[in-house]
Amino acid sequence: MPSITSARYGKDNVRVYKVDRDEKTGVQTVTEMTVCVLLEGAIDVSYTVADNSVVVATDSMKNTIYIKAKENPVTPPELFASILGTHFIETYPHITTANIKIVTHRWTRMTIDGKPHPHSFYRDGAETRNVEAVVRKGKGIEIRSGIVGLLVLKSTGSQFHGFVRDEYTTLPETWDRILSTEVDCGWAWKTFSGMAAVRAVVPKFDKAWSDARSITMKTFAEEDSPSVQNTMYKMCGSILKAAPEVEAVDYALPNKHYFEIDLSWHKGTQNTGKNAEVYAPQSGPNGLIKVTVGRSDLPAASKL
Ligand SMILES: O=c1[nH]c(=O)c2[nH]c(=O)[nH]c2[nH]1
Repeated sequence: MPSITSARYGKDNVRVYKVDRDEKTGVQTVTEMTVCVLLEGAIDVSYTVADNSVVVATDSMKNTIYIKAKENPVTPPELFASILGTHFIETYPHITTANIKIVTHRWTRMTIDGKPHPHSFYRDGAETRNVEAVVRKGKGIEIRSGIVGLLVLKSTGSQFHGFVRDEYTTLPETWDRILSTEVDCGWAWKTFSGMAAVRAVVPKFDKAWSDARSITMKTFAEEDSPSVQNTMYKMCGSILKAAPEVEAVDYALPNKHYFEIDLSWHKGTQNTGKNAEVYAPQSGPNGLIKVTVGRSDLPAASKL
């Protein structure tokens, strides 16, 4: 007999926009997000014997997202994800786990004639602020926050040498190269015992996001990078230092290569080494470097 080893279902790509209107000042603030809800629990019979009595319709999940967004703050996203997940496990006795993902898109306030505009915004990049919350009955709330899609480039201040050289190696060593990547960075919070514990640290969520973002950019810009590996490790250490409630930090960084072009075939044009000015950006293949860094001061059990 085939048996289910894991099952979850729900609604993905629920797009939600919420406006906050400050009646006194006339300043409006907007949030746009894409939400995914996936539920787990005693739902196997819906798959195995077509018993839909255990199925909360995914359409109802979508409606719930809208209603909860109306009734509660949607920022910080860590709070809203926890509220949403807690609702599902508390409302349906047979649902044991709610997996919530919120992708918040950028709407940056316009500056017009040097002043912040009260109700006009622009999309200043594809970067998103992502939150994944796993709310388990009796087991608290796990939250991982992150930054995805932040595209960065430095035109110097990056090296790569001393790597393995053998019969497969063609890459020359370099003491000065272009470095570009699309940042995917996450930080996992210590497990929260419940909603009260999440509410108690609310201001820390925005601070951690803003610290992680500035640490990523400052380290990237200022360090003379010996490798993607070493640079991302330094970023992780600085984020762990800035956010004591964070247990582990992870990065996944593609190495977006820019190749020198030898133009000597054209009238002896010098365009390599210190004369390189025109490069060919590569779309692939690309390096992909990943790491997760935890705290060495944690007791072994909490590292599992
Ligand atoms: O920073 C780098 N790390 C690598 O592992 C690697 N491999 C490579 O070809 N270029 C680079 N750059």
